[in-house]
Amino acid sequence: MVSDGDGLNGTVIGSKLGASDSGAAAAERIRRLRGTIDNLDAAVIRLLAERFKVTGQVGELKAQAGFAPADPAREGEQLEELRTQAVKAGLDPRIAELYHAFVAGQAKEGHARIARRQRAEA
Ligand SMILES: C=C(O[C@@H]1C=C(C(=O)O)C=C[C@H]1O)C(=O)O
Repeated sequence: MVSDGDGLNGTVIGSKLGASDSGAAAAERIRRLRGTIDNLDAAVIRLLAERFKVTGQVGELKAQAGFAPADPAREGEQLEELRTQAVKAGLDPRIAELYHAFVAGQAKEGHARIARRQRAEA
């Protein structure tokens, strides 16, 4: 049996515990895999923070120079490269497309905010 403090009670997995040895073994493997998922998510968040710091620097420079936030040619090149990388890594390229749409979209919103701030401070 699993104690109240294991975080699994009340979950689909928790409801299976004690039903059989194989259920308990599966629950333990899932608990470990979830630890790995949490570590990977933490790494992704740290990488995203780094990426948005760099795109913020690009945004400052674009605003100072009067360049538009969006660069569709660059985005096209990135998308092609990310799709290729995804396929090589065994990832559905649609995930790469969704990822790019999210990060580039957020970066461009950030650029527009930076440009407004720079104009207001001028
Ligand atoms: C960061 C830039 O600005 C925008 C955001 C991009 C991104 O998040 O990678 C790519 C192209 C631009 O539309 C850039 O031009 O490099």
